Amino acid sequence: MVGPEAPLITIGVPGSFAWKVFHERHPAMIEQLCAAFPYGADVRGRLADLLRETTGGVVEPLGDDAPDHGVWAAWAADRLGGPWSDCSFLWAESYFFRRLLAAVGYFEPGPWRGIDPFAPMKEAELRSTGTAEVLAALDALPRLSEADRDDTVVRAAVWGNQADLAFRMSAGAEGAAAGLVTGDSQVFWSLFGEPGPVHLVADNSAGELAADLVLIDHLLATGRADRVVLHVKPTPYYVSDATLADVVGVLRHLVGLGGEAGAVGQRTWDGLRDGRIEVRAHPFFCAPLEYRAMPTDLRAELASASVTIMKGDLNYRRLVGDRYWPATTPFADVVDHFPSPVVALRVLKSEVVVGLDEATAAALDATGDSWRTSGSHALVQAAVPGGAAVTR
Ligand SMILES: O=P(O)(O)OC[C@@]1(O)O[C@H](CO)[C@@H](O)[C@@H]1O
Repeated sequence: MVGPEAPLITIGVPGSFAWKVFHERHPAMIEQLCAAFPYGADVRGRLADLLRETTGGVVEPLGDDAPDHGVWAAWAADRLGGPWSDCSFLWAESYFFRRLLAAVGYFEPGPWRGIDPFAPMKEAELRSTGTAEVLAALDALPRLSEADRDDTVVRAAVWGNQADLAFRMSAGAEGAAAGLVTGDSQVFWSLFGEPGPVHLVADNSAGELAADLVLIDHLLATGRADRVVLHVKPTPYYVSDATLADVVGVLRHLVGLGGEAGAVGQRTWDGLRDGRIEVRAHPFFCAPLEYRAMPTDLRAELASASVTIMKGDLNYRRLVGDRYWPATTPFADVVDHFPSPVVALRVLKSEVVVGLDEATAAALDATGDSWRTSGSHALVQAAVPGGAAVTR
């Protein structure tokens, strides 16, 4: 267990990364939404109000008729009526996305009910030339040695996390891949022993989800997993996060491509039909809370995993705590609450990071680059809670 908790990251510090997400990224995102859909003046007005509220106002409640009014009333109890600028980054961003769904009528009876506001962006990403090239390159996979295949599928799943559409809305955010700040595919595979149920907590749709499905296919094909549970978001979230509708869309796309991508798509489709792969969408995956606070039913489910794979930046923030940890804080210490062996595959896109050695952290800081937030660096970190971190 770590000593005194590090301070929470909040959105109220002008010029900070979290502040810029609210003051620069969100306005760009809303402009993009209003260009992607012919929303009427009512929806456009509600989106503009949301921007005003979240950048300079106080936290307003969800409407009384919202289906999740009760759960959010509890999650927001301490914050309603208080300034947004006092809120933690994790809480504020999650509530922002929930309120955005309210603004576009996602839950209301009416024409926009159930329409994913981010679907056009996810669709464009899935059909982009970048994704097409990555999927075509899969044809080389069956010809690789077993060791190279092990390495390739993990690297693809890590770097697939660069394909995050919310992230691309920050000017100049997309960094070139520089390298792993800690861990590698051996760290990943060190957690796997006898075949067991593996849980993968997904992040973004499109290219990242395709890479995750390749990893799942490989876990089943090599006997590292006898069953896989894929956790997705119950509703649209953080622009490109995968929902069940996205899983089906990506599978149809893969199958239509043929080649190795098509074969992976078909095997995954069959795995879903025969129960070797299951998809779940627990409401907690859209909660504004750290995994430390997960409800009993989800905790029990993840406790049954032989390994849980946590994808992406937001899952990392929720796993380790979205705090200004010293970068050398041991990973195993901050994930001691987690109910199963856990491995994080993440491109760094926010300020939080743990588990680095002193020399690496110092060398990265000395570059003067925004290595924590630019998306140019990634990590693989594994731990068996209650035991020592698996490191090299
Ligand atoms: O979880 P993901 O898709 O890897 O990243 C989510 C993200 O885009 O959202 C946050 C800011 O909006 C950052 O933590 C991060 O850059």
